[in-house]
Amino acid sequence: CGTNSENTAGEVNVDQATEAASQTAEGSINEGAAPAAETSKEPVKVVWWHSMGGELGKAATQLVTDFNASQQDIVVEEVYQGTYDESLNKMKASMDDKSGPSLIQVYEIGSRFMIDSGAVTPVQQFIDGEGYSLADLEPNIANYYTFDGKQYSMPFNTSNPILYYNKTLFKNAGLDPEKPPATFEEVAEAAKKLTKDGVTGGSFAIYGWFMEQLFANQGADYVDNGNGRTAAATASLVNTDAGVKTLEWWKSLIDNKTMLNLGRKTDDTKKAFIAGQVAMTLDSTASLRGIVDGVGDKFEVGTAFLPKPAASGDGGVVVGGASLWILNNKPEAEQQAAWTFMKYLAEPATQAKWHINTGYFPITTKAYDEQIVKDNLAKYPQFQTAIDQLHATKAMPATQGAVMGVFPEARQLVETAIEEAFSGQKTPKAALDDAAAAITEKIATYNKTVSK
Ligand SMILES: O=P(O)(O)OC[C@H](O)CO
Repeated sequence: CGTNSENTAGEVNVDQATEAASQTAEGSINEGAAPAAETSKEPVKVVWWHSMGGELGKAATQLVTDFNASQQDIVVEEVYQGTYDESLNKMKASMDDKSGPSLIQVYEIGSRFMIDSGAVTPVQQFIDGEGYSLADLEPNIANYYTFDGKQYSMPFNTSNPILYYNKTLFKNAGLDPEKPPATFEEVAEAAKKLTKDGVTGGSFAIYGWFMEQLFANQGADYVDNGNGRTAAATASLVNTDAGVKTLEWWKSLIDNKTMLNLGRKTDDTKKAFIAGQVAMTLDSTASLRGIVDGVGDKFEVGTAFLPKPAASGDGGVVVGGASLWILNNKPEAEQQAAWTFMKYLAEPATQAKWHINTGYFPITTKAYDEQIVKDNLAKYPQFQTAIDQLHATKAMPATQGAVMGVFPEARQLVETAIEEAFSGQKTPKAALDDAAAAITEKIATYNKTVSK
């Protein structure tokens, strides 16, 4: 499999892929693994493909630099491969030869595809091989990344979406800045009051991830078969009540002009929020550091849990972000070195640093004992929201997160449905019915390929 992506070839940046391939320095690894290993002091090279750009990229580079300086046996070379989508597509294109990396960061929704690809060495092998303890892993994170009772990848950057709001604009609108809206209804009311003097109540990017999370927050599954956790999913549930309710609410805010439609990119909604053009936005906790720094002292940034309909049941958020995967077409010594680097990234001190410089919450509970985390939380209480939201989440299939091999494609189909509803081309229900049918068809094709 791995041929199910429609845009694989088109999005591959051949230069970067080739450059990355030349960086794998396979020759030197083979030499290192050969019997002459004792006489050769050549470090093992690990090529890491990631999708951390901008401020996140700088924070990732710092971790690599620190790791390389901490020992002499391994040299990690990081290659920024564009967005999660772009990087995964490049990896798919590299699967037939050895031009891919040793280690790749893949967003959470790519997990099932990675497992089914047969291209990875499950990290469970390394975990079992040396009795590595996962006892301190955040339970929700362990839950998300456990498939068929096994761990295939190592979580690295974990996030959830939160509501960002401008406390100053809340005050100006006569709203209590310490009482952010918690429900869809309250968001609508606040947006109405906030829309004045050139400011619009809010703007949420047309991002499938938000729809996925708004389902979980209502305790609703996104696909059948226990969200694809008890057996392979066979049908999309995006057109069920939770989806229709969400899209009707979102569209009503666009229609009454208390919410701006700025398209699919969170970069654009983030900019509008930082500029004070919109008073509320949804974004990943990974944007927290950038937003807080970008706003500076222009206004006070508030953060709150993701909203849900007043009448919905228990739920919570799904662990977002990405994990790290070891490719199995590289020499053993290189895979082992990749594992060593992964363990370094998972250490409490590394996760603490990563957390305060980004907003991703630590994968290990031990990181909260680090002084820099305590100091950061005292200085920027906003960092607490995502942590609280994670811990307030009820464990259930909806919040464990949906699983399907075609999730990246499904996400895009949902984004198209949202656009169709906003433009009035289709009603929210009709747009979601069509998306569900298209996703279900893709799932069927995928399942046939995988079971072959
Ligand atoms: O932007 P991130 O890294 O928080 O990831 C968000 C989503 O989980 C990606 O699928």
